Amino acid sequence: MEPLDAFSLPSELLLLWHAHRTEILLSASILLACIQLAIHWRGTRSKAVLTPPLRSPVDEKPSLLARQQLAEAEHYLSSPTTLSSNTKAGPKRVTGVKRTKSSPSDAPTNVVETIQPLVFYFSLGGSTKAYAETLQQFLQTNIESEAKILRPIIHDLTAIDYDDFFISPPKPERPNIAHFYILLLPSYDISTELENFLEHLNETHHDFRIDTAPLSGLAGYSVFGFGDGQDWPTEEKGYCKDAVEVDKWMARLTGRKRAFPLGIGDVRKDAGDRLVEWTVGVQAAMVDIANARGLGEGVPGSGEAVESADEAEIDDEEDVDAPPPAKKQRKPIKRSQTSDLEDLKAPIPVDFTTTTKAPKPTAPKPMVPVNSPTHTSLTKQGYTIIGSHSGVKICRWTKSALRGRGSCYKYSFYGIASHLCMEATPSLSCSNKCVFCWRHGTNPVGTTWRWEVDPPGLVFTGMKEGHYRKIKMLKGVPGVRAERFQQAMKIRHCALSLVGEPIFYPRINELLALLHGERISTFLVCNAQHPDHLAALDHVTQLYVSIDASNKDSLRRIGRPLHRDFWERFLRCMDILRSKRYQQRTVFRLTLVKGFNVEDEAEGYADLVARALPSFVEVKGVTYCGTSTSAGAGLSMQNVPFYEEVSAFVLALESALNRRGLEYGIAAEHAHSCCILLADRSRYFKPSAEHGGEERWHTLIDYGKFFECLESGRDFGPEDYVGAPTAEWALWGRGGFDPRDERVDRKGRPKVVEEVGAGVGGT
Ligand SMILES: Cc1cc2nc3c(=O)[nH]c(=O)nc-3n(C[C@H](O)[C@H](O)[C@H](O)COP(=O)(O)O)c2cc1C
Ligand code: SF4
Repeated sequence: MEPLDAFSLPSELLLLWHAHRTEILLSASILLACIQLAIHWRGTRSKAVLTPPLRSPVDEKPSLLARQQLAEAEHYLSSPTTLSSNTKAGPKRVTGVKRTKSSPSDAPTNVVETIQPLVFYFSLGGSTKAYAETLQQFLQTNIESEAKILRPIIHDLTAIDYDDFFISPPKPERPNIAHFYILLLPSYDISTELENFLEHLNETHHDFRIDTAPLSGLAGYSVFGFGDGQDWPTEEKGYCKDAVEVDKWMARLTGRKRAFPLGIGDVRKDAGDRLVEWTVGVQAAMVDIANARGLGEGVPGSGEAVESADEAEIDDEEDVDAPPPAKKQRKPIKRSQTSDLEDLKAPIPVDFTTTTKAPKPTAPKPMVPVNSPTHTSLTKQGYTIIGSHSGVKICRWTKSALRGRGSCYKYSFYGIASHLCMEATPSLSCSNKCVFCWRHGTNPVGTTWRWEVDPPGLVFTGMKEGHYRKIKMLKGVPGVRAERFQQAMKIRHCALSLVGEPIFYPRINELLALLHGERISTFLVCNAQHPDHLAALDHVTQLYVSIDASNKDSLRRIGRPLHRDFWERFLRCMDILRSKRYQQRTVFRLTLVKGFNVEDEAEGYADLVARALPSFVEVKGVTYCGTSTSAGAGLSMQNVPFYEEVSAFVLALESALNRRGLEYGIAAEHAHSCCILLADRSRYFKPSAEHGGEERWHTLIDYGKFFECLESGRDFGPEDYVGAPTAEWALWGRGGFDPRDERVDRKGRPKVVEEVGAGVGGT
């Protein structure tokens, strides 16, 4: 080829390109797309080779080994720490689940279809072995009809290898079988095999190779302890100590799967009865799990434990090794800058009664509509809202009593055991906006009832259901005793207080009749703003009137009443109380707020007592609830009086009353709640047969007699149901804490020093 020709070819090609470039480009893109498709298709085919086609023999007939693997996989699938295929060789690692406090509902929920109960016991003298065998028999006969619960298998702890049961749960024979551990243990203060068992649990928990909750695959567990209450009279002194310890370790190892509270029984007294009660509870818990009802609401793995602040305290005790929970940070409370309380300007009460235009009549609406912010806020605070205007909430003392840590002051004064008490209100609305109110400024206020009225039956049933539901939520809480838990399932008392104004409810008398019909005593607290309602009120076991101040100005400042004629209403209530003093057992409730209603007011209060002549005067230091509402009202910790200050006030009030010729005396105290009781000596200081005719305070109530009087239909008064003499430990100067209960601080540690200071509530 000549050089010209050589150069002329590109120019021809260029011409060709200009003439056909569209076709060339199109063909090139089609070719490229074909190549890519071919590559993709080859890739898909090579993957498909690895997956057996649908309905392959592998799918239809899994080998036994495969089924076991499936069972294991299902067992672990719900765990966030699944076994990885490329696990490096190394120390044995047992996987489990660590549940965080903040999200119990995130916990894995294995689909349990069948329960295999395993009964473990330890016995040196043979008695626990005998109990365990009886329990096994009992369960076997009672669960025959329960196809989902297998025959219980019994194990002597000295005859098993702990590694087989207490590092991870034993392998189930079939998928969807979960084991339930029942542990029966005596206690010994000498060296026994039990020590080794405890040591094993301890080591398992602390072994870095083992996850923190290796027994979380269990369906649940429960422990029963036998002890000798004569030689080891209290838990502090070692009563049933080993069972208490094992219960705590099991809670950690299972990720808090306590299905029923720890039961304890005294071998010298009641071990048999306690064991039977406990077994019935454990059996019910197993049936619940087998029927997919989980461990019960509030127990990890089954539901949400939405409760008040001290749930966190409860958790702290057990989860010592848990990572810090994602606790909600409390917003710092803006404290009042006012240094001199005298400078505090009283908030001007909003008086809805001064409106000039008559409001247009409208159809009544729900007081707390379901989707309203008030409903949401109250629910968040732990209230169960019933219907459209009532509420129920578990009081912290109820929880405390369930855990053997003491009841509220009403136990010391009147014999109300807090775990038998329901705190409720049929009206969340109130006509005051007291500065110390713990309702956080969230519930409705009003001077007249302008809402729908729910029938009393609905209110009563809702209260009970809400209360029992919350009690059940506590069954897995550390320290709750099986015996008290079972007792708590029958409400004996109702504190109609909580928030709001119970007598505001137009059908309050019908509700009282329902409560009394089930022999539930009633302690009703009203705020002395509804004289007509008060006058029309039927019998209650004890009728309280909150006396928030001794004079008009002070009441305006502290009670912030909505009624324009609040003082007149208040005084009318005093007169009604006086006229009812032989029908109702009446109580003045004074809440002392330093800087608001204490200083120089003893004389004024004495005048009010002289006017109403109540049976009792309860004086209580305010409990600071730390809300922005209270802070906004000028309340801070500085307004909480010390116990010495409350005592000094009570002494001053007693003298002021005596100077007026009124025979009131200081009867009892509950220092823990910063609460002191004055009583009418002429009616409640009487000879006592138990004390050889000596005169004693009689502040307790005979509840049985109250109901007898009520049911007899005849007229009766407070003297007809006065109970036994006040306990020695509750008398003035003795502190008022039942020595049979354990005193603990907020972290659950035993309290040694008698603390005297700010109170801790109680209605
Ligand atoms: C040497 C000895 C030490 C004991 N220590 C305690 C103890 O510290 N706390 C307790 O509550 N009971 C204690 N007990 C009581 C036993 O726990 C109780 O008798 C139990 O029923 C024994 O069970 P067993 O017969 O199955 O071994 C002790 C008994 C003995 C004989
Ligand atoms: S504080 Fe009130 S609600 Fe709580 S247990 Fe005592 S009486 Fe009942």
